[in-house]
Amino acid sequence: MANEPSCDEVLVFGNGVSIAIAGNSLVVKDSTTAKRNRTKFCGFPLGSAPAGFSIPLYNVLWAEIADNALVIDYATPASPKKHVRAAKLRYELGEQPAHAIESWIEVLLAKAYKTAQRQKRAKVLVNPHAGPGGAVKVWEHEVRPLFEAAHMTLDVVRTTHSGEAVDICAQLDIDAYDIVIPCSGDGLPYEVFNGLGKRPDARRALHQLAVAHIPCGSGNAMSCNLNGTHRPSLAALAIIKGVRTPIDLMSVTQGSTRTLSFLSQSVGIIAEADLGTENLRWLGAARFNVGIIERIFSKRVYPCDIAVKVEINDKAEVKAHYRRDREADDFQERKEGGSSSLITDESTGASEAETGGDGLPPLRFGTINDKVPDDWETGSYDKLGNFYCGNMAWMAPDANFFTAACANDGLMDVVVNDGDLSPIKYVELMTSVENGKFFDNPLVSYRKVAAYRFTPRDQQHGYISIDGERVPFEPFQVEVHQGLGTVISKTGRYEAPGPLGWESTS
Ligand SMILES: Nc1ncnc2c1ncn2[C@@H]1O[C@H](COP(=O)(O)OP(=O)(O)OP(=O)(O)O)[C@@H](O)[C@H]1O
Repeated sequence: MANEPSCDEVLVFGNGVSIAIAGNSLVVKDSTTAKRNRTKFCGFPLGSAPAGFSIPLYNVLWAEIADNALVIDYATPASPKKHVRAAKLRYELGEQPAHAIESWIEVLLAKAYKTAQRQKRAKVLVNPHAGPGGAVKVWEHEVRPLFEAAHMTLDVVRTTHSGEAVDICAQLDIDAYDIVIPCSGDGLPYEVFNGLGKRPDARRALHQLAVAHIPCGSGNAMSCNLNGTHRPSLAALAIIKGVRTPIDLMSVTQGSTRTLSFLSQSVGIIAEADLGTENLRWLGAARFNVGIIERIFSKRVYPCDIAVKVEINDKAEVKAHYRRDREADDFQERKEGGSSSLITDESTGASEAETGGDGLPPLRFGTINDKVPDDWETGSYDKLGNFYCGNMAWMAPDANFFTAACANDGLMDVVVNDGDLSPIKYVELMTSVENGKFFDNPLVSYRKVAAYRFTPRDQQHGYISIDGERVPFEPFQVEVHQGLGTVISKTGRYEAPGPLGWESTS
C-alpha cells in the first residue's frame, strides 16, 4: 500500500510493515524481520514473538532504491559491546512513488550522518604482521563488509615491509582520497603521518587527508582515543560516522633528523618495558607488565637533564584548562548542531600553514643542535624513573596516562616520576593508571608544555621510544604544532573521560 512520507517521516508498506524515523532511531514494524532478530538463548528465541525493532540512527550505514525496493544497510550487534556486523533490510516499493521515498532516504541519511562525510574515499593500509597477526582476517571479515555497506570507496594495500606506508603516503594523490586508514598497531599511523610530513606540500596533505585507525595491534592507542574502542568492527562504525578533527602533532629532532610524532615519547620504565622486552614476546601483552615489575624491584633510575618550555605547571590549572577546552568543544558542537570538528579546520592548522611555505611548519624553538632558549625551565634528574610525554590520553585500552590530553590545544602533556620509590608505592602508582587516579597521585608531576629537550646522562645504551618505535639513545628535542594533523574521530574530541572531577573545577 503506497503512502507519501509525511512530516512524521513514516513509510508504510504492504503486509503491515512500516518504518519510521523517530528521535535517534529507525523504528521498524515488521514481525518477520523482528522474529529473525529476536534474542536467542542456546539457539532458542526468548520471549513472545516481537512485532518490531529499532535501529539506532548511528548504526544506519546507507539507504537507497535498488530494483524497485528500498534497501537499508545497517550495523547490527553481533556480540554486545564487542562486535557489530553488516545487515540489510529490503522492502518492495510496489506502487509507491520513488521520488517520495528518495526524499525520505535523504532525511534518513542526513540524520544518520549529521556532519560526518558520507561515502568517504579511503586508502586502506593493512599490516599483515601487526600485533597478534590477524589484521588481514580482521580487515576482510569484520571491517570491509561495514565499509562496503556504507558505500565507501576503498583502495586497499597490504604492506610488505617496514617503511612502505611512509613511501605510499609521501606519493599519494591527496585529491583522490578523503582518508587513510591503517589496519595495524600504532606503528603504521606513525608511518602515515611521517609520509605525509615528508611531502613538499606537507601542510596541505596533513590538513586535507584525515588519518583513521582500525585497531589490529596490541596497544591500539590511536583507536582507543579517537574511536573509543579497541574492537575493530566498532572502530569501523566510528570511522564511518566519524568527523574530521584537527590534532596536534609534534616535531622530534635528534642528530640531524626531524620526524613527526602523533602519540608519545618516553624514556625510562615505560620505554624499557615496551622496547626492552622483545625476548618476552611469547608472553603477549603480559610482557609489558613483567617488564614494569622487573624494573620496579630493581629500582632502575635514568639520570638525565630535561629543559622544558612549560605552559601549565600545576595540576589544578591543568584540570581548569581541560574544562575550558571541553566547554569550548561543547559550545561549538551546539552551534554546529553536530560535531565540534568543524571548528578548527581554519582555526588551527591553517593558521600555521600561512607561514613559511607548504612544507612542515618552521621550528619555533630550533633543533636539538641549537642553544636551549633562555626562558625554558632546566633541571638535572639523578633518579628519574619515568619521563613520558603524550599527545593522546590512552596509551593502551587500560592505560589512561595523559588524562588531561586535548586533541588540539597546542600543548603536550608531560608526566615524570622518580625511580627510587618503594616497590609498594611504585606498584600502587602504576596500577592507578587503570583506575583513573594516576593524574592526582602526588608522586607524579603532570604539566602541559610547548616544547622540551631530553638529554640522557651517565648511560651509554638505553631505550627511547617515539610513538612506540625505538630511536637512538641520544639527546632529542620536541615541539608541538597546534592542529597540524587531521584525524577521524567519533565525536570531534578524544574519548577519554578527563581527569577526575574536572567538571567542578573553577
Ligand atoms: N609486511 C610487513 N612486514 C614487516 N613489518 C611491517 C610490515 N608492514 C608494516 N611493517 C612495520 O611494522 C611496524 C609495526 O607495525 P604495527 O604498529 O602495525 O604493529 P605492531 O607494532 O605489531 O603493533 P603493536 O605494537 O600494537 O603490537 C611498523 O613500523 C611497520 O613499519
